[in-house]
Formats: sequence, structure tokens, C-alpha cells
Amino acid sequence: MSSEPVISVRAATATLGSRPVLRGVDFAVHRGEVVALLGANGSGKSTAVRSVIGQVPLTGGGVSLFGTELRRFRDWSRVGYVPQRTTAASGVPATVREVVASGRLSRTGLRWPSRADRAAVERAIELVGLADRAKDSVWALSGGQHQRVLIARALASEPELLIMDEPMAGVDLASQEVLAATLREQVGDGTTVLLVLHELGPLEPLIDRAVVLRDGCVVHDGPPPEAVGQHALPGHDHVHPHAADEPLRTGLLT
Ligand SMILES: Nc1ncnc2c1ncn2[C@@H]1O[C@H](COP(=O)(O)OP(=O)(O)OP(=O)(O)O)[C@@H](O)[C@H]1O
Repeated sequence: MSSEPVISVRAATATLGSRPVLRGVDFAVHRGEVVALLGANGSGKSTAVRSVIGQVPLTGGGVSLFGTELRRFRDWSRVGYVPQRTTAASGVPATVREVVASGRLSRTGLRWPSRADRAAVERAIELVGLADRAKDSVWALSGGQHQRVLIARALASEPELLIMDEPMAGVDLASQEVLAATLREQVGDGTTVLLVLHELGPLEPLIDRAVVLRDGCVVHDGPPPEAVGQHALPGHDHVHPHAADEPLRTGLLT
């Protein structure tokens, strides 16, 4: 493990509207790690990852990527980002291949795509199991297939760091399995991953560490919490044993 974190978030504070949403968040993600950001609805998970990629300005503290302060970081082809469930279909008709290829633009810029660029796009499409749909319009896809396209778009630049906001939300079981396999492959290749999850689900075996947020603060940073009994059910405040004597309430599923 490299001593310099790939992501370093230090005492981060952020306000949305007049609401303090991040209230002094600290965490780091090291090279090759898979870290899940967990917490109840509204705990600040999306805001935290959006601040990591500069979409939410911090009111205090700092973020570094690959050892560079965010405001000076320019190497965005090293970072793949999958936003919280949106559609890959804009107002403009586009095929699966076109949307995925747009994810390569951070590497190609304005030059004509090379053979390596095209191969990376095809590999990303294959990884998410959509090779047979490459020429189809994204309008014709299911929600789970859309999500796969967004992930392929993030993978097209062959990023060293993949940041995903609830990649499994609203995704059918078949697509979940494809996404888990895709992620396993990326992790096997050494990609560093930070992902927002509502529950660990099929990605659980891949997760090295969990950072749990509550009300904009980190309340746990360590082994992923285990869902047990009825507390594993959606709607239950999640209680699990902690290394210390007190049980830790993560509010994981509420
Ligand atoms: N643009 C905004 N303006 C004002 N408040 C916002 C805005 N975006 C989010 N919030 C609020 O900030 C808080 C944190 O939101 P955030 O999306 O980071 O939470 P989350 O943990 O990702 O939740 P979820 O699991 O529901 O996605 C919530 O209370 C939310 O209502």
C-alpha cells in the first residue's frame, strides 16, 4: 500500500442551501483499496463524493487526489465517476458506443481517436456485457442497462480511481451481477474504488473498508458492518457489534 493516499479528505465541511451537510469529514482511500461510503439517507454520502471530484465546494478543510490539492488537480483521465442514478440518454439520440466513447474524451481531447482509444471503448462495453447492444440507442435500454452504460463510460478512460454513487440502486439482479463481476475485474487490475452504497449487497466480498457517515460526520471507519437478523431488513436502524464495548448504530439502511 502506498503511503500517499489516492483520496484524502481532511476536516471537510460543506453547506448546501443553509444546511451544514458535511461537518468535519476525514477519510482516506489508499491505492488498490475498495472503500464503501455508507450511511442513512441524507447523511452526506453523495455530497462527500461530489466534493471529492470538485462538484461541491468545501467551506472548510481540504481534498487531495493522488497527492495533489483538488484546486490544482488536472489529471481527470485518472478518475472515473459514475453519478447517482441518472439516465445516460440526454436529449440527443446516441448509441451505447457513442455514450461510452464520450468517457474517453478526457484522454483523447480533440485528437482523432487512436486504435488504443477504440479498443478501450470496446473493452469497457464488453466488460459490462453490452457488446451486442453497442449500436443500439440508449433510449432502448432498461434502467439496469443504462447504469451499465454509465459505468462503461467511466471505465473507458481506464481510470486508476473509480468513484461510484450508488451503482446498484434500482438495478435488476442480472445487471447487479454483471456490475459486481465488472468491479471485481477492475479491482483485480489494481483500480482504487470509492463507492457510495445504501447496503453492501452483492459487492460485500469486494469491500475492504467501510466509512459510515451520520449527519455529516464519520461515525465508523473500519471493517464493513455485518447485517444481522432483522436489523438487516430495510427500514431498520442498523446495529452491529463494534470492537469497543458499545454497539455502533450506523443507520445503514434507514
Ligand atoms: N442542492 C441542495 N440544496 C440543499 N440541500 C441539499 C442539496 N443537495 C442535498 N441536500 C441535502 O443535503 C443532505 C445530504 O444529502 P446527500 O445527497 O449528500 O445525502 P446522501 O447520504 O447521499 O443521501 P441519499 O442516500 O438519500 O442519496 C440532505 O439532507 C439533502 O437534503
